[in-house]
Amino acid sequence: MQQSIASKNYDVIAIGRACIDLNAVEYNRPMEETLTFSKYVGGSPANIAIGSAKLGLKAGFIGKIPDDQHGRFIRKFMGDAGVDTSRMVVDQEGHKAGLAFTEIKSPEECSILMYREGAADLYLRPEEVDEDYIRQAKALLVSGTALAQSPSREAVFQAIAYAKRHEVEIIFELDYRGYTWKSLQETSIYYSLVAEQAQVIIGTRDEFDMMDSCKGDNEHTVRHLFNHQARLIVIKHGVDGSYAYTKTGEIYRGKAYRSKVLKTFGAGDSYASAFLYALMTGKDIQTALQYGSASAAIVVSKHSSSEAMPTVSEIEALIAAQAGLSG
Ligand SMILES: Nc1ncnc2c1ncn2[C@@H]1O[C@H](COP(=O)(O)OP(=O)(O)O)[C@@H](O)[C@H]1O
Ligand SMILES: O=C(O)C[C@@H](O)[C@H](O)C(=O)COP(=O)(O)O
Repeated sequence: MQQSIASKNYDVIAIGRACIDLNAVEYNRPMEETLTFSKYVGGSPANIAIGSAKLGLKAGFIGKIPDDQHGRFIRKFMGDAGVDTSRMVVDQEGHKAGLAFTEIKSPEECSILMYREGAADLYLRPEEVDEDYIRQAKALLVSGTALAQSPSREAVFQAIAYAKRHEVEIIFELDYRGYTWKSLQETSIYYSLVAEQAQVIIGTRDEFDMMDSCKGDNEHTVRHLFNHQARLIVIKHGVDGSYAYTKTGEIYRGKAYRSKVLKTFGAGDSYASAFLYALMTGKDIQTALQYGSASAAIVVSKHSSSEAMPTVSEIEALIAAQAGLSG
């Protein structure tokens, strides 16, 4: 991000869920007809931490994992990917890993069936968030889903308070998943509370609509949020690309890259990690949009979200190969 503070041990620390994705092995059919699924680490903030680490950022994670085989699988995969897992708390109350079964009906028609009842990540408590850890980060990445229930909600607000105290930038990835929320009004209240404190906000147009009275209008959305702490807002429009808005009035457009699409999910998380990587390594916003879009184009062509996160050279090769198309 803008400040490059030598004393910081982490570029980004993400807070939220680290779960399990079960991706349909027989795809191009409804889930009713899918009998086998491949297991991957999942959960939007975990995916973003993994993607960032794979690109070379120093990434850490705050979350709660179950005390079972899935929890150990998650910790090992993330650690092997280069994410610091020292502040992943092991649940002692019998909570389980969140599961996301993915359905790939066609490259355009995908859905996710989530099992979030009693998910360990939602039981992270404020006192389990380490102030000294957050102090060591340049940025804290908050996932919107972690706001859906207490005590995870309070844990996130505690993390935000620490970030503000130590001048750690707050990046809010809206990451809306309807499964965990009670009502749209509840979502709107908590999304607005965090968006008003964040310096960088990333989400799809639909996700911004969750807290916006003037739905579908990017200019209206950013005008409102720039009255608060935001300095950079990214609004994604799927295959139609994305826009970045700065508080100082610049608008940038990132076009999607061509891809042999296998499934649509994974796009947002890969986009966020490469966009943040580019910003944190001093690239300009237009280039950061290209990195995010290219990273997403690579991941939508592969079977997983986390395991498929690209390297810098894969991203740069795609940008070079399609030069002139995106930007
Ligand atoms: N079918 C696709 N082909 C190539 N790139 C895509 C495709 N879908 C999405 N992307 C890229 O991923 C970015 C994020 O996708 P989007 O669907 O808006 O986010 P999310 O996955 O969070 O819903 C888009 O801005 C675009 O660059
Ligand atoms: O976020 C989840 O819990 C599910 C993800 O792990 C899954 O890979 C996915 O849906 C990612 O999609 P994205 O948010 O579009 O990147």
